Amino acid sequence: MKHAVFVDGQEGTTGLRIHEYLAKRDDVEVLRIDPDKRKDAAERARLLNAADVAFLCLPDVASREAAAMITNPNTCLIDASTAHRTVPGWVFGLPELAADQRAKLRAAKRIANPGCHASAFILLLRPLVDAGLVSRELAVSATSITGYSGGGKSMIAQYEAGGDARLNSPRPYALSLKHKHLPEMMTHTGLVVAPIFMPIVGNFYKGLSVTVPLHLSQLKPGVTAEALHAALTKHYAGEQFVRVMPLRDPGTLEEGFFDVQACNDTNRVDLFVFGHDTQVVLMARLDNLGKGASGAAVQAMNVHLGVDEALGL
Ligand SMILES: NC(=O)C1=CN([C@@H]2O[C@H](COP(=O)(O)OP(=O)(O)OC[C@H]3O[C@@H](n4cnc5c(N)ncnc54)[C@H](OP(=O)(O)O)[C@@H]3O)[C@@H](O)[C@H]2O)C=CC1
Ligand SMILES: CC(=O)N[C@@H](CCC(=O)OP(=O)(O)O)C(=O)O
Repeated sequence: MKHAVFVDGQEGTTGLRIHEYLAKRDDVEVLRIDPDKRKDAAERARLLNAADVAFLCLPDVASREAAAMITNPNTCLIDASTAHRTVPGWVFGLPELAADQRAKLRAAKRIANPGCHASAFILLLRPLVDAGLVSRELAVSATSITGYSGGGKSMIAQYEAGGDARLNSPRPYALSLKHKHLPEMMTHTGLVVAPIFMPIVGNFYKGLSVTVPLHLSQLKPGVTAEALHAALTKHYAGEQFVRVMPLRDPGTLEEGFFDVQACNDTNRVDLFVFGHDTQVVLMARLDNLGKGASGAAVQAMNVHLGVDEALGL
């Protein structure tokens, strides 16, 4: 029997991309809302409750409303928004997070998927915290470079309208140092000090990389770039969507520049450790619409349904 799947927010950036993934599959029946009724609460509630899996590709407020509409105990919600990522009762939609995460996702009816910056940050730091190489008390900093599709329809329209020369150059933002991903970055790495996090949006459609610089003197005595790299390699052994690149990746060093877009159109994350005997930078890159959003949501659905995790991806 086919799985009934509904995407609330089907006309948005994340929702459209999920539909592209679902279109490749014959094990799902996609429930579609009449375009005129996209924001009709009764019709959304009907379809949400008719679904085995419902993706929420909505602003936070609308995601919370959608979650409150569920009366069918069998409906599994997979929320792409920020609304539920640190809320008790919701399982974090990152299968690679820890050894028991897939079992939790299989059993869950409420799945909150990570933010795009947070995915990259957490995948870099969580194994290092779990291995005891990075202390939970460490005060870390991170920057992220992201394409403008991360800002959804309104930012895409702004960039694609043209005419504003300021958009030609990279734009740092979230300079209040209160980016909305900070709570999930802390909760799901175990870090107890809020990282200093500054993202930068650039004039390209998609692709994202997070950089975390570390002085080795801040880490436990004796921790080296080799040890950090080995811990990442060990944690992600066998993972099909996480690639730990060679230490001080020769390809990147030879090129001299880091390619932020090299995971575009994949559900992959590439992790890097650069540096020398006193300093390292950890880097993660992904497609913000792939593993950073829609690909990750479909992967979480696959894990939940117990089908091949790569189906449709
Ligand atoms: N873009 C990205 O890289 C990522 C996005 N996310 C998150 O996923 C969610 C969706 O983001 P994204 O697709 O980029 O956003 P978009 O702005 O592109 O799309 C959001 C969609 O939701 C619709 N919508 C708004 N309110 C309601 C409502 N009350 N009922 C039904 N539909 C509604 C909008 O309608 P209308 O078309 O009329 O505006 C729009 O189509 C957000 O929470 C975002 O933060 C998560 C990870 C990455
Ligand atoms: C370029 C841009 O604006 N990006 C968004 C993040 C996109 C994302 O991951 O969104 P959610 O956390 O809402 O799911 C931002 O930094 O707020």
